[in-house]
Amino acid sequence: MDPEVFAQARLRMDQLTKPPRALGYLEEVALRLAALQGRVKPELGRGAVVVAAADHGVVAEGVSAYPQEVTRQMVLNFLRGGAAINQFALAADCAVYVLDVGVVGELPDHPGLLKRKVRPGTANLAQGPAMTPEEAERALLAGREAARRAIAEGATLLAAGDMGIGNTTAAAALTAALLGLPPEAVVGRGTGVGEEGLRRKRQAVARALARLHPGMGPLEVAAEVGGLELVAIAGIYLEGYEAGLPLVLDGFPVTAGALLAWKMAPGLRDHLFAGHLSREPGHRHQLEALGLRPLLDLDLALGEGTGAVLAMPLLRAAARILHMATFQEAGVSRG
Ligand SMILES: O=C(O)c1ccc[n+]([C@@H]2O[C@H](COP(=O)([O-])O)[C@@H](O)[C@H]2O)c1
Ligand SMILES: Cc1cc2nc[nH]c2cc1C
Repeated sequence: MDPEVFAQARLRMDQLTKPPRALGYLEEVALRLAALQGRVKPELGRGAVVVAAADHGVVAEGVSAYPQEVTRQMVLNFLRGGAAINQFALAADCAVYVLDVGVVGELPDHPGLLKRKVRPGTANLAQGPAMTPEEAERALLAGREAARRAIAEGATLLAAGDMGIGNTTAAAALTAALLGLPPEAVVGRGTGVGEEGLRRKRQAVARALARLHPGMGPLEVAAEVGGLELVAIAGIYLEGYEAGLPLVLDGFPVTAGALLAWKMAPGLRDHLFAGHLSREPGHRHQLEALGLRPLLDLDLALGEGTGAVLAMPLLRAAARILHMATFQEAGVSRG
C-alpha cells in the first residue's frame, strides 16, 4: 500500500473525462488498487478462488438444514465443474482450486484438489474444543500452501470460498469471539433452518463462547470454536496479503476466516475488498468491523466463493478507470 501512489492516482482521477465522483464508489476502489499495485494505472488479470472444505462436529446439535455428507458430495461436484462457483468462475476469468482440510470421507486424487485433511471434521464446538492448537496451525499452513499455488500459477486477484455443512454456526462463534458480539447478532438461518434450529445455533455458540478467556490469542480462539476451513481461509488471505495481492471477500463464513487473518495481521485490511453482502445477518457486522463496503448486494447466501468471484469483473473495471483519457488528452471542455 503506497500512499504516494494513492495521492498521484487521486490527482489523475480528477482529470479524467467524467464529472467529479461520477463513478461513485468504484473510484475509491480504483485508487486503492493503484496504491496496492504501486502504479497509477493498475491492471488486474486472472483471478483465483481457493474453496476450502471441511466438516463440523456441531451438526450433531441439529444446526443445519442439510446432512453432513453434502460437504463431500459438493466437493465432488466442484471437481466435476457442476457447482455455481465453477460456472461463475468461467464467466469471470477465474481459476478454481479446492482444498480439503477436514472433509469426512475419502476424496479422489484430482489436479484441482489439494488434499491436506487435518482431521475428518471438527469435534462438536458446543461440547468442547473444536480442534487442538496444533491442528489449527496445520489448517492455516494448508490454506497458505493452496494460495501459494494459485499465485504461482498466475493469480493477480485472490478470493477464498468455503464449503462445510454446519459452518455458519462455527463462523458465528468465531465472529462473536473476535468482535465481542452476542450470539443473537451473528447467528442466522444458514442453509435455511427454522426457529428451533436458530435457537439450537444460538445455544451452541453461547456454549462455545463460555469456554473462552481473555488471554487467548486469535488462533487459540479459532481452535476452540472452529472450523478447519475457516482457519484455512485465514491462511489463504495471509499468504495473499504477503504476496501483495488484492483480496476479495465472499460471504459470512469466508469473512469469519478473514477476520481471523486480520486479527493476526492488521495491515491485511488494506488489501481487502468486500465482494458482496450476504443474506446471513451477521455479515453486516463483520464488514462494519472491517470498515468495508460491499460491491454487490444480491441476496446471495450460497458461499463457495460465489459472491467474491461475481465481483471480480467489477474490480477489473474499476482498475480500468485510471486508464481513461484526461480532459486535456481528449480535448473535452471542463465545466
Ligand atoms: O456465504 C454465506 O454467507 C453463506 C450463508 C449461508 C450458507 N452458506 C453455505 O452453507 C453451508 C453452511 O450452512 P449451514 O446451514 O450448514 O451452517 C456452507 O457450505 C456455506 O458455504 C454460506
Ligand atoms: C447444495 C448445497 C450447496 C452448497 N454450497 C455451499 N454450501 C452449500 C450447501 C448446500 C446444501
